[in-house]
Formats: sequence, C-alpha cells, structure tokens
Amino acid sequence: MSLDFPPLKNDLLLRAARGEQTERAPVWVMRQAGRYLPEFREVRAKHGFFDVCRTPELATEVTLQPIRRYAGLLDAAIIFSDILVVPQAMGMTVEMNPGPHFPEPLNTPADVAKLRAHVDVEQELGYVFAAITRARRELDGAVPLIGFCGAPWTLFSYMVEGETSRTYTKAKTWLFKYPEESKALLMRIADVCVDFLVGQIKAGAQLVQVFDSWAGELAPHHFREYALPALKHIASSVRAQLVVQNLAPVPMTLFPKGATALLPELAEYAGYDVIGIDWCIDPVDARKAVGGLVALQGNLDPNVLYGGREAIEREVKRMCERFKGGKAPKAWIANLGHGITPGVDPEDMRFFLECVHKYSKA
Ligand SMILES: Cc1c2[nH]c(c1CCC(=O)O)Cc1[nH]c(c(CCC(=O)O)c1C)Cc1[nH]c(c(CCC(=O)O)c1C)Cc1[nH]c(c(C)c1CCC(=O)O)C2
Repeated sequence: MSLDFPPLKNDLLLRAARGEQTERAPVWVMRQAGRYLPEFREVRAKHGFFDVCRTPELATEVTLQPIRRYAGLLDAAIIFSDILVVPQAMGMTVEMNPGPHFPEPLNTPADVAKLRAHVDVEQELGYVFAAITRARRELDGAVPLIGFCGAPWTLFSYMVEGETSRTYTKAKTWLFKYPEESKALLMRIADVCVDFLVGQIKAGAQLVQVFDSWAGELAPHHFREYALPALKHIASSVRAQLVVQNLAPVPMTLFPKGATALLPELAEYAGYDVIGIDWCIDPVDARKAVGGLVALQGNLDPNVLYGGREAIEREVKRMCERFKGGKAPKAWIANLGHGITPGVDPEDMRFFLECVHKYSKA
C-alpha cells in the first residue's frame, strides 16, 4: 500500500543508483541543507535544531531551500533530520550545543537497561515520516527525496562517547572489554534502523542512505566483526520488509567513510546498491575495488570549495575524468566526500554543481 505522489521529472539519481550509466552524473551534496545557507541560518536563529527536525513544516522548508536556490542543478533532496534521532527514539537525551551532547551516555553495559525495551518508531519518529511525506509533495516530482539513518557503529560511538570523539576510546573500550554486549547493542540499534528506514520509504523516501561516518576508525577485522553484520542486517531486512509490506524496492546507499580497505567486501557482501567514498581514495582505485557490483558516490574533498573557482573547476574536472576512466562500469553519483561545511560561499557551491554538469557529460 503506497501513498500517491506527483510523477518524478528527474530520475538521474535513481537510474545511477541502480547501476545505469547516465548522460551526466547526478549530483547532490551531503549536508546540502545547512549552515552555509543564509536562509537556513535564518530558520535556525528562530528555532532549535531538533525543533526544526520535529516540525514537518520547518523540516520541509529547510529540505527545499537548496533545491530552490540551485534549481535545475541539484538532482536530489535529502530530508532534513539527523542521525541522532535514533538514540533519542531509543530513550536517550541528545542536545545540540553546537555539536551533539548526551548528558547520560552508556558508560557500561548496565546502562543499556535505561534504553527503551521496545522502540515504536511510528510513535517516536513519526515526525520524520510526516516531514518526508510533506517534502515529497512539495517537491512536486522535481527531484527524488533521500531518507537516511546513521549506521549502528557510528550511532553506538555517539551513545557511548556522548559526543564527537577524536580517539573513540570509550566506544572501543566497549568493543574490547564487552564484545558480546557490544554486538547485542549494535544489533539492537540496527533493528531500530530497519523499522526507521522502512517507515521513511513508506512515507515517500525514494532512496535511503546509511551514514557510517566513523567506519574508518576500526581495523578491518574489527569492522568485519562488529560493524558489518549490523550493516548487512539493515540492508537485507529493509529489502525483506518492503516485500512483506508490498512496497516497491528503493536503492540503498552505504557511506562507510574511511573504510577504504573494505571496499571489495562491502561491495560483495553488505547488500547496498551504492557505496559512498571519501577523497582519500582515487576513484579509479575505488572502481577496481568494487568492480561492477555497485554504483559509487563521491568524492571531492569538501575543502576544495574554499579554494576558489580555479581550484574547484580543476578538481571537479579531474574527479569526473577519474570516475569515468578505467574499465569498470561507470554508474556514478557526484557528491563531496563528506558534508559541506558552514564557511562555504553558496555561490561557490553553485559553481561546483555547474562544473559537475559540465564535466561529467558522457
Ligand atoms: C555524524 C553525523 C551527524 N549527523 C549526520 C551525520 C552523518 C554525516 C556526517 O558524518 O557528517 C547526518 C546529517 N545531519 C544533518 C543531515 C541533514 C540532511 C543533509 O542536508 O545532508 C544529515 C544527513 C543535519 C545537521 N546536523 C547538524 C547540523 C548543524 C547544526 C545546526 O544547525 O546548528 C546540521 C545542518 C548537527 C550535527 N549532527 C551531527 C554532528 C556531529 C553535528 C554537529 C557538527 C556539524 O554541524 O557538522 C551528527
């Protein structure tokens, strides 16, 4: 049973995500709705971060801001929310001041008892679903709408560390001191992610992305042991649930930032259609690593956007050549290798998008 939405006018993203070569690379930018936009800062001056997330009108407004500003240049919208709404749904308090802060992180496995035994995502995160349905209607088919969640390992890190960490000492202490409890918690987070992503798809998300921002912090064998099973569980369970609930399949993207060494097995076993890469791997090498199994997304260093027009043009041109080169299939979604940062001039972002349009033509 699916909701009815206006027909999609630009399906470049969905075609590339399914592995098709496209006439040019679709392009969107992680954190495209954010503090580099004056219209976003205006909304944030009047409303708290999570108030924007929890108010479908505001979340829709902010989701559409970059689509309006860069009309005809962006090929996707991403729903305005945060990965940390999942720990909130599980019963944790999360503040944003200005970075994430958990007043009561999970210090030991005993603290897991403080989490909700059963998470009703409809009740806890229904506001995200409402925002997605509303944004999808307001987009009027201009571009597809992306839903997302954080990956279990990245969310686990925040829930244990209580903030963004440089060393991940607390999260890793859990892995090495309490391996079984860690695995259980990772799977518990994964189960919430499954319901959350299925709910987003049901509400109108046309592609979903799993952000594993701290994937690169783990040794490959630790990633394989702890992070990968939960990621696989999400991909296979979401797909199975879509069948059970009679919903059309949607492409799934995994962004395992920094996990370059694992690209071959992620492509082969994780179960995603698209893998996002950061700028620390050359696109030609990433292609070799994943073969023809998945589409790639990425990977310009976000700081290139601070380098002025000449640097932006040169680097985008190079990125396009590197993604289109080599012998592997060419399905590619252009993006930065991580989120856009607050100091970027919105006109430089526009120039980046224009350069992708120009240099990624088949
Ligand atoms: C690790 C992570 C978080 N959140 C997210 C990740 C994964 C991606 C990544 O690694 O960047 C994902 C995220 N966060 C946000 C989105 C919205 C959609 C988009 O435009 O991409 C998405 C997809 C909005 C946001 N989430 C946040 C902001 C800025 C806060 C503000 O408006 O005051 C935005 C626009 C806050 C946030 N939220 C988080 C941090 C560390 C911070 C503070 C630091 C920062 O600003 O980058 C957690």
